[in-house]
Amino acid sequence: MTTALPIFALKNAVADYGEVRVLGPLNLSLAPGEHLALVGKSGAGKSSLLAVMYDHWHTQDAALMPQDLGLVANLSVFHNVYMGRLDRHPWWRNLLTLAHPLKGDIAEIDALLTQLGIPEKCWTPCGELSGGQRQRVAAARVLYQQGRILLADEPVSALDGPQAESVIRALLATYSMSVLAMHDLDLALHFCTRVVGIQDGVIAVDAPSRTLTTADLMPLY
Ligand SMILES: Nc1ncnc2c1ncn2[C@@H]1O[C@H](COP(=O)(O)OP(=O)(O)OP(=O)(O)O)[C@@H](O)[C@H]1O
Repeated sequence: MTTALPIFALKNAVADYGEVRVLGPLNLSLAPGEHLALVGKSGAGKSSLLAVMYDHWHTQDAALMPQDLGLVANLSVFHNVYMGRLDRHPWWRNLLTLAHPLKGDIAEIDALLTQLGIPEKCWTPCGELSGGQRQRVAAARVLYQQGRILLADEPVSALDGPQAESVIRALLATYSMSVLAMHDLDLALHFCTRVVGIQDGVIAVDAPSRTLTTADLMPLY
């Protein structure tokens, strides 16, 4: 009898920039309900791994919150969040929304912005927001998107402690599976079910969070 591979699995995955290999080959799979923290020092390969995951899984409804956030500076917060569902609507509805947003969409997006503490910014162009506000807009966009798995690169790096916790809580309440690249080890251990430590492009640690302490992860840095 053969066992089917999990849907969200990488086998012998690599990332190369030109002739230089920065990641892998590595194998990794996620079980339903898993929230995986990717940790490791700057340059270890976390973003490269998330890019490989998105490359493999975007057709399976993976939602990406990239490190550079990918917001359009001269569009409003509303329209940036709306982009989370652009591909679910016909072109004419998206065009209409650019000039005349629909009441139902406004209500739904307003509720998300309220949850994230920036409801008053709904019609502000993203280029006029602070770094932490922009990060919350990118979080609102993936919350609105409601994909099957969340891939997020440093999703709370610009937020203070309580804000960071509330954004992570919102993300994990919406997504039943996630991979979050994180610099804050306490947050990673507290909120994620599993920690994968990347060192020089390969997996150096892979264990349930409840079995680890921050001291166990220090050798990665
Ligand atoms: N566009 C690129 N061209 C060439 N090399 C790159 C490129 N992007 C990343 N790299 C290299 O790939 C390696 C892994 O980078 P990556 O961004 O995946 O690390 P990271 O763990 O996400 O770092 P950070 O925590 O600083 O975001 C690094 O050595 C980096 O210099």
